Amino acid sequence: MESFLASRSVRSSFAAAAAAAAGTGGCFPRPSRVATRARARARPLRAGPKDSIPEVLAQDDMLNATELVQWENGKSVNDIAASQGIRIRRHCHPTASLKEIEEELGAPRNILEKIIWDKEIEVAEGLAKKPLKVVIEAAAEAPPTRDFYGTLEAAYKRNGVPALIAEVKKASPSRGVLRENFNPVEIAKAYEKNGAACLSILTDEKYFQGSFENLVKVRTSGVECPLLCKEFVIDKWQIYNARSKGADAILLIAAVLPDLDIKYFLRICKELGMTALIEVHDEREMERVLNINGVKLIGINNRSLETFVVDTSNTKMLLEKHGDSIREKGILVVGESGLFTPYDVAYVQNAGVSAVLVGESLVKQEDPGRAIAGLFGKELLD
Ligand SMILES: O=P(O)(O)OC[C@@H](O)[C@@H](O)c1c[nH]c2ccccc12
Repeated sequence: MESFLASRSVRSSFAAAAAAAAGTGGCFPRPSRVATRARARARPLRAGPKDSIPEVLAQDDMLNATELVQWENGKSVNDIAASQGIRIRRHCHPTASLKEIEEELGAPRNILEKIIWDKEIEVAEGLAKKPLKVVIEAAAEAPPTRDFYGTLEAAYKRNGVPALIAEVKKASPSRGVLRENFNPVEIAKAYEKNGAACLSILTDEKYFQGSFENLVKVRTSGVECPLLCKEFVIDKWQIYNARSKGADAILLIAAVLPDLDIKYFLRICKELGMTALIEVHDEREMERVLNINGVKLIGINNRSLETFVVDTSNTKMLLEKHGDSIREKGILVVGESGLFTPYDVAYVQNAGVSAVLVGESLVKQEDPGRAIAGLFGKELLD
């Protein structure tokens, strides 16, 4: 089989890169795009009304920032990621079968890597159906964003307990189906009525039984809370697509994305008026993210996406170490996953979080709206 993989040895010449790209459409940029990329760097990105769509973005349908660096310095995407401590590898070959991919890379090392390998194929299919230009136009035509970050900040100040991001979550790979009788709009309305500041809508279908249809349904149901699109983002196409469906915020996972992609995606979010929630799980990821300018919202996930182990003391440990620099930078922290009781909420609040992201413990209860008062030990509304 043609050796297409990102972990393969350095290709030093343009011709080699071009040959690789021609065969794969994958990790090495297509040569015709190179000149366009140079212009991309010289010009600021703008995503405004239709007629101001940057030419470069509209044409350039496969590249993210890290891929460009890969081309420029001959290092593969996976080399760049590994040098930052990222353990998740990309296969960079969306048209290959899983069998072919596994022949080259072996089986996925963990569930997160498996999800990302599937996501690479899914995004390529999405791009083929709806080119980047089309989603950029659709995003420009979407109703304005609601202020996700500002809403969290205001709710925290108002209530004195962490602001709630309540998650509309049907299932997860670690817990299976959480709620059989799942009506996303009913759940979203119950959350809003009982004091959730913002909502998180899972859109991954294969592993979480979520959908973009759910995101659109909630957005058009009269619910006013700002919405987080809970996705595994690996490509800018997904950000424009999420905005076009009404998302106000998007998750970026540091365990998956090299620094340069986080920076690039943050910039796209800013231009679209979206909030980026940057998720970290360990010391190294926290340090990387704190070195990136423009980060305003960090989520500390108590659950490892690689092993599923949940440990709320993770939030405490990371904030003991980095709390000062987080406060200095005015960053707001979200405590994510595994929160079930008022004790859990108080514990992460004492550790320094201003918001919590909660799915399972609400969605599993008969009445997910009423469950909010149970989680906080008090009603969130006056
Ligand atoms: O259901 P829980 O344990 O309350 O967790 C919610 C949320 O934190 C979790 O769904 C989550 C956090 N980060 C993620 C990234 C991808 C998918 C899911 C997640």
